Amino acid sequence: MENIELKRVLPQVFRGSEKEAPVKDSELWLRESVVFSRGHNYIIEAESGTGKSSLCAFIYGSRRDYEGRILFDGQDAAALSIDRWCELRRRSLAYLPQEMRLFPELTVMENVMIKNRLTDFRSGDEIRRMLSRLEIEGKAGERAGRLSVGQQQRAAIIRALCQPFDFILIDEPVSHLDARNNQAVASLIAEEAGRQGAAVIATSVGNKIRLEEFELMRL
Ligand SMILES: Nc1ncnc2c1ncn2[C@@H]1O[C@H](COP(=O)(O)OP(=O)(O)OP(=O)(O)O)[C@@H](O)[C@H]1O
Repeated sequence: MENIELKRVLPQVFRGSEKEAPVKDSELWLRESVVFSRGHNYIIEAESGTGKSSLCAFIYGSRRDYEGRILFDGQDAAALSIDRWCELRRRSLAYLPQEMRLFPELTVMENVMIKNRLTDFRSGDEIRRMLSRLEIEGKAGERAGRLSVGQQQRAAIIRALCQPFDFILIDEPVSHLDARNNQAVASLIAEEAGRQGAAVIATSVGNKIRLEEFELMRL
């Protein structure tokens, strides 16, 4: 997939408040055309409650409560078959939801391997190297529910990277990370996206992922 276009998209919850914040000043909501293209990085910055997680869920297809249209290479996402959605999520769209959705009773490695067994995308060595780069290799055998939130974010990022993608949606990926870990996460994601010629779409409520080059958009 080369591009994702939003055409006059608005969460239904904001219907009727088009002339008020956050819709009035938004660079995304209700805009005629907003295009995200492969090979570029985007950071979508906004205050809490303005719809960052909703936007990610709309693009990922896990929520449909929006008006307007989302187009994948010109095709309306709302009209895609289940098979096409499965294919897109397997090969084109990676997603790190804000709440991470790790299985708390499973270890970090089990959480990562559940995904990787489905995609068969990473070798054991690659996974160990990613754990080590994000400094959680010592937590591989620990239950995810017993990790700090920042450690869980790093585990969930590694899991999200266990698939090929054209676009990776990462919803507030570094909200609990210090500057050094933010840098480590940013360079890992940028490297993987660069290798695949993919796009990064990251949201931020303040603590931005430290990508070197990005387009900043105000939601
Ligand atoms: N599953 C849902 N269905 C319908 N409305 C929702 C849903 N989740 C959130 N909303 C509403 O959408 C609006 C935006 O919420 P959202 O979680 O997208 O904001 P956010 O910018 O990600 O906030 P935060 O930075 O606090 O995580 C809120 O008014 C919220 O009540």
